[in-house]
Amino acid sequence: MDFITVAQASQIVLENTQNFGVETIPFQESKGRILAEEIQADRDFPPFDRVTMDGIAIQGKVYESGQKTFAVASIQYAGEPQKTLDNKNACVEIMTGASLPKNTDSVIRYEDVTLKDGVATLNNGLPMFKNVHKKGHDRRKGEVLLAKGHQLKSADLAILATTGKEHVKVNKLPKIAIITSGDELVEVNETPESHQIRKSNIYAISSLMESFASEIRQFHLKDELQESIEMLQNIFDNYDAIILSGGVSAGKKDYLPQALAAVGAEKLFHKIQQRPGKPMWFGKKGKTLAFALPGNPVSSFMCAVRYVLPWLQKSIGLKIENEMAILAEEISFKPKLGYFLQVKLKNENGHLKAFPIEGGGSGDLANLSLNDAFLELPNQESNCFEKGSVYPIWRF
Ligand SMILES: Nc1nc2c(c(=O)[nH]1)N[C@H]1C(S)=C(S)[C@@H](COP(=O)(O)OP(=O)(O)OC[C@H]3O[C@@H](n4cnc5c(N)ncnc54)[C@H](O)[C@@H]3O)O[C@H]1N2
Ligand code: MOO
Ligand SMILES: [Mg+2]
Repeated sequence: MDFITVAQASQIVLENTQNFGVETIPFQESKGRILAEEIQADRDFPPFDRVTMDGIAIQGKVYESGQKTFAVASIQYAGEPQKTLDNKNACVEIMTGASLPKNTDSVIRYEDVTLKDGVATLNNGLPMFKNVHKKGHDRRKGEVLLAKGHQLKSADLAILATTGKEHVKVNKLPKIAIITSGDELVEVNETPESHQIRKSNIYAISSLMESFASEIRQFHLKDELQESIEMLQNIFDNYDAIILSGGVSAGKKDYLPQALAAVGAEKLFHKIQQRPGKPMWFGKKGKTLAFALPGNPVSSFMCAVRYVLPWLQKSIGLKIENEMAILAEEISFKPKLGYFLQVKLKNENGHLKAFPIEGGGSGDLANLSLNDAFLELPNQESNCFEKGSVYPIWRF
């Protein structure tokens, strides 16, 4: 067989990752993005001795020396500048979130105190709790809170907010063109004739990519060579990546490899030892990568999951996690090809098990909804894959 393996195809794709540069965006829009700068603590965390209970603030050693009653000298609310306790035998009424008053070090909860006529009496047998979150306890000013290259999660937006990072530098996302091809295709809002079908591939593929792209624009090519060449020329000049679906196999109107060559795109591979998705074509023109995926809906989707998505994730600075699962039933597969087996995943007592639901092949797009990943079975001598063996999975 003269074409390459899944591992070789994947390697070639990942050797061609791009860097799309850096941009500054409002922090509220940064969830999921990759930080292109380090975020440091702009002050100590917490920035002052922060009271953690509502109650009274006293000098602990006065209580330890046996004093039980404390006259209330003042009240310190959150948001007020720090007050001072001038008489060490008195106390300050204090609220959670307030700055601990000068000359005090301990807070006794209201629940542990009886307050009457401006005097607080501590209940009997109280252990000494401080109830203070000390200045700089968590992080010191200048410490790195979020590293460059970190993918921002929901909780990180609080860190950006509290450090005053109204705008944040992140890796830029690419502009992607996604192109359908085929004279049998009609739009979603049209009623197909008996020999026609509605375009469906690009919607599934676009939604896989949408959080990793700045823009995804859809185009359609008729099964016409000259027209395809003209449109592709223009699209290559304006996008970072192009994803095509259909027109890459052996049909008389499968013009895409020819059209791609005509616009000067360099072929990096055409055809992979795999099912589904064997006829995939991959190449580039300048800095723009082109993934020409086979038209069958399951093939295009799986190639997008296995090749385009990791390329995109790595290009924007995301780490690609390799996950494995346990094959829950024996499977045999005759052709001398790698096999992407559709599976339903179930976690059984901490073991991730993959239950195959194979469906009707690469045209059976309805079967994808019964599954949530595919298992990557290698092209091996024996065509039997045993129950209990472990293989990489690709979730979708
Ligand atoms: N003689 C051979 N014929 C075929 C081979 C082969 O090796 N030798 N490979 C088969 C395999 S495997 C696949 S997969 C397909 C790939 O075909 P193309 O990439 O050329 O795609 P088309 O012919 O344009 O379409 C195939 C199929 O997919 C449907 N399609 C296309 N685009 C969409 C879309 N946007 N939404 C929904 N469905 C789409 C199209 O109507 C066809 O039914 O070739 C085999 N043939
Ligand atoms: O990609 Mo084709 O699906 O192998 O039928
Ligand atoms: Mg074809």
